Amino acid sequence: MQALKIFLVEDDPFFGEAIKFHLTLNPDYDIKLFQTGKECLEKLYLKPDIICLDFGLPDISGDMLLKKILQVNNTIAVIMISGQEDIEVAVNCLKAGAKDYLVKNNNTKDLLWNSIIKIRETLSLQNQVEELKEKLEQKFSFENTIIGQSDAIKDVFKKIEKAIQSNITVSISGETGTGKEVVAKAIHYNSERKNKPFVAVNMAAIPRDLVESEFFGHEKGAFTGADNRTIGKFEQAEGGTIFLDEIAELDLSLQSKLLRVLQEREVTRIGGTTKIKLNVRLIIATHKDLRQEVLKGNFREDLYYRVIGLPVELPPLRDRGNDVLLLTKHFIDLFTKENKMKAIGLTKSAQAKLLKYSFPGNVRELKSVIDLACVMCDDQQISEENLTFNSLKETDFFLSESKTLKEYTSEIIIHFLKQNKNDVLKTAKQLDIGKSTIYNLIQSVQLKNIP
Ligand SMILES: Nc1ncnc2c1ncn2[C@@H]1O[C@H](COP(=O)(O)OP(=O)(O)OP(=O)(O)O)[C@@H](O)[C@H]1O
Repeated sequence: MQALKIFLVEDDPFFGEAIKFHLTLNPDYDIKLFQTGKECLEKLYLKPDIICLDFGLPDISGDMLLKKILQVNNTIAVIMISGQEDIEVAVNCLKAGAKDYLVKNNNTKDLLWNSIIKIRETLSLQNQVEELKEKLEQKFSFENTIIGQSDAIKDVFKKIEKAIQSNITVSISGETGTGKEVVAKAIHYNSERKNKPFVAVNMAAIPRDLVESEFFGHEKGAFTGADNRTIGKFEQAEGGTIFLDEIAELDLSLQSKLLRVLQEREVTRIGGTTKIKLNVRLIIATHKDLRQEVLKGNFREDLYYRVIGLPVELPPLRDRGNDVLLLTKHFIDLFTKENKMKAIGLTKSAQAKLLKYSFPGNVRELKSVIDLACVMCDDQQISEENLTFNSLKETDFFLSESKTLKEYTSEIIIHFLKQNKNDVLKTAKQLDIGKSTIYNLIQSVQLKNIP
């Protein structure tokens, strides 16, 4: 941990030395003592974290020095120490930006000790928040999130670039697991709103009766069980972005309420009367074709035009060609880094297997396949055998290989033959084929295998 830089500005040498001696008991404090305001101002380039300032200095008044310090650097925490017990002076100093106001007496050194500890905790929390914000921005920077070079994904990049430059509503469509939420976050964290909240609401995950209150909040007593006032997601997202995922799942009565909020840009909490102005960017997502939903009468046409904004269609992974391998490398790097493992490679046959598979669960499925492969592989190499596809649509994978119908038929027969421990009669009955078909197949396979 870096030493905390503290300036003590105190014209009474005896009092100044006593305080300095007391604070030096903490070896983490780097303390400099000055007797005038001028010396303190001249040394501000040393960037102190905290300045403990005597109010009654000979060359400049405490409140003026406080003002000058904060003009130079308003992140410095200033603690005023004064002989005056005048409340008005104290209040004015705190209003002007001092972090604390202590009266000089026998307890001053202990009060100062505690005040510095509190300020240090706050500074450390502020640093952590800044670091986390930076990490979040890096996490959702383009290079780190939307990985790919295929034409299909390049088109998405172009649209995201446009979305970032304005506040336009964005509607993201794509199959499950294609990264709709990842794209929504990338837009938010690269836009001017990045320091404000990103609030995601998944329509499919909220019970129908609760959606309205989730969206708009409620006042205490608005309905049975509303024991406290609750702020809705729209208010939570003030200044930032609200991401409405699976918007097609919203029922028609709520669609009209949502439309009103979007048109008027204000919400009223359930049970309340005050209209609350909103400054929130809207991003929506759906895996359904919203136009079709309008035609079927499941989605209001007027809401459709309100939310469609800039449409971004995310391609399924199977249409992204070699992006599968780029994403694989990215997920391997991520997994090995997170688990402090050595670098892991990918054999040629494993690459071929990945390129052949259709990934019905898209990027989400690829990530889970690769995470497992990183755990299962030997000798820092992921081989074909380490790639397990657990997709519910296994036929997709089976059919993605280019084989003749005869070859597919043979594979199916051999599969069931093995399952039935080579019992030809049982297999013939199960597949509803003649036993001679199976014998012919066995013979041809045996002939093929004779060198
Ligand atoms: N471009 C990407 N880079 C890294 N990870 C990604 C990317 N796209 C998707 N993922 C991974 O896939 C998972 C699913 O992504 P996301 O939740 O954004 O998909 P979705 O399209 O919103 O899915 P659903 O429709 O099921 O909500 C994420 O948790 C993330 O691990």
